[in-house]
Amino acid sequence: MSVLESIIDGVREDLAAREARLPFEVLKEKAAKVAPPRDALSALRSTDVGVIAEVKRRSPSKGELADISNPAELAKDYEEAGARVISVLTEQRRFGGSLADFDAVRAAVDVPLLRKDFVVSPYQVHEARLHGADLVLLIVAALEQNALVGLLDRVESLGMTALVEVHTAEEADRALEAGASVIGVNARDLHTLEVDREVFTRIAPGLPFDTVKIAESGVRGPGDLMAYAGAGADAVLVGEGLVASGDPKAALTKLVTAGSHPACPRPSR
Ligand SMILES: O=C(O)c1ccccc1NCC(=O)[C@H](O)[C@H](O)COP(=O)(O)O
Repeated sequence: MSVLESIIDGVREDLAAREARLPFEVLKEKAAKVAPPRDALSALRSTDVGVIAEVKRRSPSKGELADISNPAELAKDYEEAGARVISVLTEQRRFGGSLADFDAVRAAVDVPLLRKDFVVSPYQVHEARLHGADLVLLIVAALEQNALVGLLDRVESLGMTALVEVHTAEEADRALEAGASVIGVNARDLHTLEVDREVFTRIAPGLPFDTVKIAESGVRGPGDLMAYAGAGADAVLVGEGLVASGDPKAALTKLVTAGSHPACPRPSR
């Protein structure tokens, strides 16, 4: 069983427990009363190369990354440093995240928030909305095509933006067929956990010019952001490089400064 498959097994078990506590129909009614989502697409489509800053406590590949005692404070630092979007991992077993982390961050900042989880069910989409998410991650490798199409439609029907994650050219084709307008190319292979930043360089040129292209994983400093920008990234998604830096605000400031520097290649559209 691959790492991704074992993560999803755990996600399904935890999901069943939440569904037993709060039935889907009740959840949907509650979520419908939440203030509408922010315009994440506009936030990501900018002349500068933006940064999606992640609240990430630990990971299957690296174990414990940072002791984040106050996710709201971290998120405020991210917002002040110029994060375009903040990503909050809500998967508990392998990443130490939670919806409580998401709620704390939502209460603290006004930038669009991405629910970063392993979404396999419509329940999780409405749940994301209930907690104030503006974007939801959909991982192509985790979903059959019918499920991908259904979840993407559902995310958009609730006014949110789907960040559709791919790692291969075939997955990129599936994302486009499903109607994705924001595609994240993850340098990390979720089956082997190997990180190869060249994956973005190979896949991004094949994406339509008006697709918002996000380079995910493996950004450790401004040099990596510039390299991804040169390969066509509109934004980069960064977790470890911020939370494990010792000074996430300063590390993010350096990335944001690089993304708006005149020498930084700009998204072409
Ligand atoms: O980070 C992992 O080890 C991981 C393992 C299995 C599935 C997903 C995983 N990470 C999720 C992500 O995609 C990253 O959190 C995100 O792209 C940021 O990556 P990084 O900047 O390298 O922390």
